[in-house]
Amino acid sequence: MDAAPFLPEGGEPVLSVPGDKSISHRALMFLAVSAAGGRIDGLLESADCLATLQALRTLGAEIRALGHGAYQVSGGGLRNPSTPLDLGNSGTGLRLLAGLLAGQGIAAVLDGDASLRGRPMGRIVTPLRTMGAVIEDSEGCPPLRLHGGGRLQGIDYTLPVASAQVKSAILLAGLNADGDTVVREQAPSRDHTERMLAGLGADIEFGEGRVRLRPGALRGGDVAVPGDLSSAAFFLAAAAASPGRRLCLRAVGINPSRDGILRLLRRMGAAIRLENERLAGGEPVADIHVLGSRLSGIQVGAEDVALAIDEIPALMIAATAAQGETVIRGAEELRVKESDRITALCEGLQGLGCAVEEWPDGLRLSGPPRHGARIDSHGDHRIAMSFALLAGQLPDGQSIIIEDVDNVSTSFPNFVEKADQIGVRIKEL
Ligand SMILES: O=C(O)C1=C[C@@H](OP(=O)(O)O)[C@@H](O)[C@H](O)C1
Ligand SMILES: C=C(OP(=O)(O)O)C(=O)O
Repeated sequence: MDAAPFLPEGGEPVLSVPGDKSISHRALMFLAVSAAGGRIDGLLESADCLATLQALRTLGAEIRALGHGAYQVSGGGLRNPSTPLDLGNSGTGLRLLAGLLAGQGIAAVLDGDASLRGRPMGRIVTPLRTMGAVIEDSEGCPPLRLHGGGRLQGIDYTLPVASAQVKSAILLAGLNADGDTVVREQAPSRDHTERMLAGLGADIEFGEGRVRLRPGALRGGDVAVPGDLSSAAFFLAAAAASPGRRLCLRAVGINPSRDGILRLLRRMGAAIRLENERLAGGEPVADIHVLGSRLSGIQVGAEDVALAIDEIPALMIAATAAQGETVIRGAEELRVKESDRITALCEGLQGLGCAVEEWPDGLRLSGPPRHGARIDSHGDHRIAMSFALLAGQLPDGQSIIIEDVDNVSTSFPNFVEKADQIGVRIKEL
């Protein structure tokens, strides 16, 4: 991928981004175990979500493609699969499905690619075992073998890390348990699971760091998936960092439990305006208008990171254009994503001639990229897309070559085409 982008001056280009990845995974899984199932519109047809869809079909779910991101999920429950389930690159797919299947008493092996096999699973295995699930792991990582069988017990659990995946795995296991399940959070994480479970008929209360779920069947219903703020973030950051340039991202999810990127860009001085705010399927959605301006570096702490956990790479697009330094702390969770994102960012930024210092829990960055470079994305979609748009700040005639970009398709299959729509030229080599 060779990226030499610019954002056109004048006018206001309008861009739509594909459906939200977190909500797409959840819609497929929750409808598959509901009584009546339902229709999904705007499903993200990326490798991660299609791996979840395929895993559910292997588990006996009937999921019919209706065209253009529309699917009918039949509901009615799951059965033991005859082959291992391959969740590809997706932590969300594997962790949520493990909780759901443990609660349904399903025996299954959950596995994934080399990156997923390196990601920590103790965080879900420990509480699921406390609920009574019998699970084998591979030194704390996938593959996970669920033995199935017995009914689980509800649990009252305080999350040791801010993680919507862990919270969701426990709640999904609790759907079919004996007794209530309570999950307490010390820092907020995205609440898509709570909102969707409520919308599909679960007996659930949530807010102020605590979720209580009473076991019971999900009724089912239809789900409209909003645009993914995590995908919009690359374009938002690039536009915010280009003084005088305008951009509108249409119909994007702005759930306050994960809108940290908007808050951080505003804190840097970005002019961001929300229009047409509405609720769609229980999720807040808006058109996001950005006007590029001169930005300033900021201090980002653990409480900010939790609300922008996937957007720190995209934030670097704005941070390299800003006056002064940007400091990220409390971001150690970034080391256990698809790659070690702190190291991947620091290596890439250093390669471009930026001043960078790496710490165990974050980094310090100042200065624009001084020259082009060859960047290793470490097979991580968000690293690849961030450096693609960071190329907009290179001196004239320079470009960035990004290696190992296949994983862009895990979350944003038409990224290159969408970038092209707003004048950002990315060549596939
Ligand atoms: O629940 C979800 O859909 C997600 C939660 C986050 O992970 P953690 O729960 O590990 O923080 C995030 O990084 C991931 O992309 C999606
Ligand atoms: C961390 C991510 O996803 P997952 O955990 O589902 O692999 C991501 O999309 O940035």
